[in-house]
Amino acid sequence: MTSRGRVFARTILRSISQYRDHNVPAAASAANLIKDEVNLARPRSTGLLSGTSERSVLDKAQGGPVWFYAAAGLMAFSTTTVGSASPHTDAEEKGKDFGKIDNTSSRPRVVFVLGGPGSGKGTQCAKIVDNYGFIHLSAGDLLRAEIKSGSPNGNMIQNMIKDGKIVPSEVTVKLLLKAMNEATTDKFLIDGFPRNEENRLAFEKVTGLEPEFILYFDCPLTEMEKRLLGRNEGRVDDNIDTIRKRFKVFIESSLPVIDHYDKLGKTRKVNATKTREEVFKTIEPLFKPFLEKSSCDGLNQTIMQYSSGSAVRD
Ligand SMILES: Nc1ncnc2c1ncn2[C@@H]1O[C@H](COP(=O)(O)OP(=O)(O)O)[C@@H](O)[C@H]1O
Ligand SMILES: Nc1ccn([C@H]2C[C@H](O)[C@@H](COP(=O)(O)OP(=O)(O)O)O2)c(=O)n1
Repeated sequence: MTSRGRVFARTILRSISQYRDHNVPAAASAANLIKDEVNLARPRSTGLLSGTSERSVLDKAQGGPVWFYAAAGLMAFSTTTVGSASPHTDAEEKGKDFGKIDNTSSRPRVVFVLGGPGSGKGTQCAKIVDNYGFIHLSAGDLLRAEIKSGSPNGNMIQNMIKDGKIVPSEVTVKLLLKAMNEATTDKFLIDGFPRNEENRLAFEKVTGLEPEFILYFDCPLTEMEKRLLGRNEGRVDDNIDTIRKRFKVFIESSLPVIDHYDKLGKTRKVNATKTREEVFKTIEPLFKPFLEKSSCDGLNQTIMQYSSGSAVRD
């Protein structure tokens, strides 16, 4: 680690301890992760900042010293006060550039797929993958796989899912980064994430990546409830008690994220009550431009069409 790195790390730790004193749990766990990294200052086999797979997606996205960016990102989990230490332009500023997508770069391109539980996210993601060469990363699937793998976090994740709660970002972001680095394409559909502001900030700050757009499946609660009760995949959370809790969490924590991206002009809202085929036909034009590897024009034209409301019904 360079001396500039050490100085910055000390600043981070100081800031985080101040927040920890104010009892902010995310800052405390971020502090632990960063402390490990700074104290040991050598490669380790576990931890958010340590594996080579985590490093490579960060390197691609940022081209800079990984620990520096990642530490700045984790620090920003709970505060905007210390955010000024981050070398990144913030999301609001970057949002102004939306529409000038560089379709030729090897930088990972990300679409977030959001919507209430049972709105049809997974169903449509499978169709997009089949037709448009995206990799589908479902945050829920990754968490369920983590439980099955016998991970030490397994019990905590299982209990949170059963209770309809959102798992802490450091767990989910780490799983997403690992999956992104193992992928053979740079086009990612990230489904069910970010589910709250903490998820959003963690991903944004740790990867430096901004989504191309947000696909939002708009569906009434009654329809989602009916679909979840009929899903029949043996999930511990598809029972009426947990469903109601998930709806509450969706309204309180996920809708503000959708609203955030809406303000940046990035939310593409889709009427999810139609048939599976109709929904797919509606969203397809958003993905066709990704097939045109070197043409930004197609993508930008479609995005503008959606922004003006001519392609998606409100
Ligand atoms: N447009 C649709 N109309 C009716 N049922 C649907 C539709 N899309 C998905 N489903 C069904 O609803 C359930 C929930 O869909 P899923 O894709 O798993 O939702 P999510 O990933 O948003 O939780 C599944 O059983 C799926 O087959
Ligand atoms: N970003 C995420 C995504 C899912 N989870 C947890 C909490 C969610 O209720 C469950 C299930 O999520 P999943 O996206 O698979 O399913 P639904 O959209 O709720 O049908 O996983 C999480 O904690 N954080």
